[in-house]
Amino acid sequence: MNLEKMEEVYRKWEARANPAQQNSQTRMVWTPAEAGGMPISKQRRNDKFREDPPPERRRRRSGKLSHPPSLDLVPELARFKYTPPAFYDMTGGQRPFMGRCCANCTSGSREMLFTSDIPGMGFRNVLKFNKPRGGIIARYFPQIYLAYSEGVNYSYPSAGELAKEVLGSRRVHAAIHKGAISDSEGRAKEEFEYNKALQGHARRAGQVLGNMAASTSNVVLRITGWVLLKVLGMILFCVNVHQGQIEMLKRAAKEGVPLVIMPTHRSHLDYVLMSFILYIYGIRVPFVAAGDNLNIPVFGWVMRKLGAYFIKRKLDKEVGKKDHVYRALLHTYMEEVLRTNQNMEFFIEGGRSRSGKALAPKGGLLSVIVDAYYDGIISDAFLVPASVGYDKILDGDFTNEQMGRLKKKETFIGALKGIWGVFTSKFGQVRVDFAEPFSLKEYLDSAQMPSPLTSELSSHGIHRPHPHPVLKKTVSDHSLYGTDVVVEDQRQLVRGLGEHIVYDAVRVNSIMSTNLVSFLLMTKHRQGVEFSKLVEDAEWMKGEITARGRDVGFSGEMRAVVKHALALMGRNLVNTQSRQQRPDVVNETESQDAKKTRVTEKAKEGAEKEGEKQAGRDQMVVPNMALPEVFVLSYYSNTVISVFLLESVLANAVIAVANQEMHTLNPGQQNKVTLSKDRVLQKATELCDLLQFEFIFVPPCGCLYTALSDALDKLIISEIIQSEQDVSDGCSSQDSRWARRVASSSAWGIDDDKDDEDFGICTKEEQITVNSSPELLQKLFFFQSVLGPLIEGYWLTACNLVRLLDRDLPESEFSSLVSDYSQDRVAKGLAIYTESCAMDTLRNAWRLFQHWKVIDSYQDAEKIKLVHLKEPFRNEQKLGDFIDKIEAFRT
Ligand SMILES: CCCCCCCCCCCCCCCC(=O)SCCNC(=O)CCNC(=O)[C@H](O)C(C)(C)COP(=O)(O)OP(=O)(O)OC[C@H]1O[C@@H](n2cnc3c(N)ncnc32)[C@H](O)[C@@H]1OP(=O)(O)O
Repeated sequence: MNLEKMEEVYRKWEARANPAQQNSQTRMVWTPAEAGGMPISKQRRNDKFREDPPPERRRRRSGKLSHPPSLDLVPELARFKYTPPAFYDMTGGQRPFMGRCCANCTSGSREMLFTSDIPGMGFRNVLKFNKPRGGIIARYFPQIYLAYSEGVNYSYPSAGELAKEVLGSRRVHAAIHKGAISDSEGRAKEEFEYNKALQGHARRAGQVLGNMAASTSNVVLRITGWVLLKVLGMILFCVNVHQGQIEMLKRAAKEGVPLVIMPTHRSHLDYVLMSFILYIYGIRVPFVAAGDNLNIPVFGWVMRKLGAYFIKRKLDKEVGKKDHVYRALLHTYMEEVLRTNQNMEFFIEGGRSRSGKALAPKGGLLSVIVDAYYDGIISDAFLVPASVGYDKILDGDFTNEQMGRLKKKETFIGALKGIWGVFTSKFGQVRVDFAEPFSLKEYLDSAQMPSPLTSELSSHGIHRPHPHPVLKKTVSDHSLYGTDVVVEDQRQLVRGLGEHIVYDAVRVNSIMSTNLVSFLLMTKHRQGVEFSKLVEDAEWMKGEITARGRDVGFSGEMRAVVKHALALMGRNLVNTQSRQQRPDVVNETESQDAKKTRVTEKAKEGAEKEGEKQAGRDQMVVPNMALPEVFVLSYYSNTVISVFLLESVLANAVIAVANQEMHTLNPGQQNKVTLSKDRVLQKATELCDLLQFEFIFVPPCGCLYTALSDALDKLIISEIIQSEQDVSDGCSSQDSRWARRVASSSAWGIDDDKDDEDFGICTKEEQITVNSSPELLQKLFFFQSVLGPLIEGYWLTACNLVRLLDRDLPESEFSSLVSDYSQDRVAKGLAIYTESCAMDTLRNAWRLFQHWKVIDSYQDAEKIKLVHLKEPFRNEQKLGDFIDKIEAFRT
């Protein structure tokens, strides 16, 4: 294809990516805004969804993005008083108790530490140190009491003792020998070279270990505990923990086996809080794996004294060349720490999330824990998924990285600046949640047994790989030692365990006030909402969240909670303005009836109005949807996605399947859209497959089909979808067609050209209908919008693959082209969801396409990594079909 032809093709695709530029009559679809009105064209829908900025903001988008929007500001927000919500239900009785461990894989652990009084134990703010029995010192000098009494009675192995064991181990010797052989191989004086290399590797091993090892000191722990109690109280309103969760942790700690704590990673405060809480409750503080980028002067030394051991964040410098000595050292060091029964902690996601969503687990350190059990180093361990919820994140935001810019390196000055920034701001509340500890032994033992799940899956005709592969117990010399020696079954087992831990950690995460308010602003009220309506919706949302078994990290009067959240988010993210000043801004999802009622109410309120206005009641709260601020809002909001994940998948599937038929629906009328349940479930699976790098939809012991069916039932119970038994001359089992799809390697059938009809199955199809009540349609579109930005991001990346039709591009160039292109669409006002251009989303889409073998990468002669479009997608038609499949979710 010559350049002109390519440009022509590209223009075609660009036009496709920017439907607003097309003048053709576009399809008719429904949108949340229109749920209470008439069908509109997709063209109009895009206009509606576009952020429709006032002229000032539009100017900003095209040029300088870093200034706050110059909307008509009412100084109300500044006057929003910081009213910390009161914890009226301190017993925890009214709240769902989160974090019970899995009944499938760890039923024994589930009953071992839990007693019926646990859920009612209520919360404690760990910053309020209240020890009535500790005497005068505890009451009036809590920091001193804490420093001298609790959590300091443990002995920790010294760095020297551990180093001796590690350097003397068989594994490290073998690795040094192996390294020396590979260095000296083929050299002229082989033996001489071997001895030289041996000495070199041995010296390096000593240095690496010196840089790695922790040397926990009780004195430094005491001092830090004292300082933290003071300092945290200055910047945070409270740090709440559920006493029942802590009680289970304490019980596990008494079992005489290591606790391995694996929190999700959101902020640098995570590890400080984890160790601090354990210290306060008299549990041995853990050895924490820290990336060596944090080993900066002064801080590195202090962290080491507090239990940090430093690891390389990438084990091998060069692709394809394993650093055997380093791997052996790290493995043996961790093993020795575990042998002395120390607690451990590491961040299984491998780094802080840039999007607010959990990252896929890394398997390296976890595989060492699993091996330590199989090798008999430990008789068992208690694994503890955990998470920290922040009203406001302390370490700034990740907008630069989401805009595609490089991450700044950690430096001493940078750390000082960060600390100063923290001291000069307020961060609201923090909630730390620990899931119920579960036994590693029990989890692995259950892996040796056929799971009841296997029969459930096969009854649906689905042949997923066995969730728990059966392993041989052998003494390993490897794990971190390299692919050549890690058995695939073991990899799968560790991967599954990691996914389970991240899944559990996400489920134990409390929804904070800022999460909830941002979520509402990013889904229901993108164009702004009245303060009173926002409060009303926040109350509704709180109910929806707790009804799904998740707790919120606040309580008290909802008006105060919303004000508190808005004040913390600040003017950069949300503005308030009087309604009169923005007559064009209406609550986009409000029904006509609701509007009428509100108008009447307003008239009645009359005299009260002035006072209410002062309180911000009739103010419009408008989220800042411009780049890059929108990334901060979406960061907060993304925490809530996990609560509605499967329902949202199904809403998207329903709308995608209904597609053209949706616009035949007249809200409130008797007509209906009837769909095959089977088709909807299949579409939902396709969407889960599309978003597999974004979420863990079900734990590895779970079944996606069951989970999706359950979620569909929830939509049926809430009457958003109605179930109808329709008989179309049935023969085989109703789910078999869907099941066969899942049984194939990809739900998208990328490597599977066979159509459903090829199986020659006719089914008795259960039918579902979309409820045409305006209110319920609104809910359906609300659920749809939860995943909207991600789908748009994936679709954008797919559209950009057309650039690769004719030539391969360097990875960095392709990545910045996609990012610039997406940001350009936003600047032109063409994006439906501004946040769809987040680098995190674009990168995950790219990873997925690599996983699906649509693209791959290779190194050219100059060692530059190039992206390559694979066959058969190098064909315009095939690529078009592929993009169409993703586009189907954008209806
Ligand atoms: C009282 C007062 C208290 C105050 C108190 C203050 C506390 C003061 C503490 C400070 C504490 C700071 C804490 C900072 C927080 C961070 O810095 S977070 C960042 C650092 N931490 C982590 O990354 C932990 C999780 N990461 C991992 O586990 C990663 O696997 C590693 C080990 C970093 C390696 O990553 P990688 O190089 O990308 O390699 P990866 O693909 O994961 O695999 C490496 C090897 O692992 C093994 N492996 C990987 N997956 C599997 C699997 N599924 N199955 C089996 N083996 C596997 C294989 O051997 C593999 O090698 P190959 O065979 O593939 O060649």
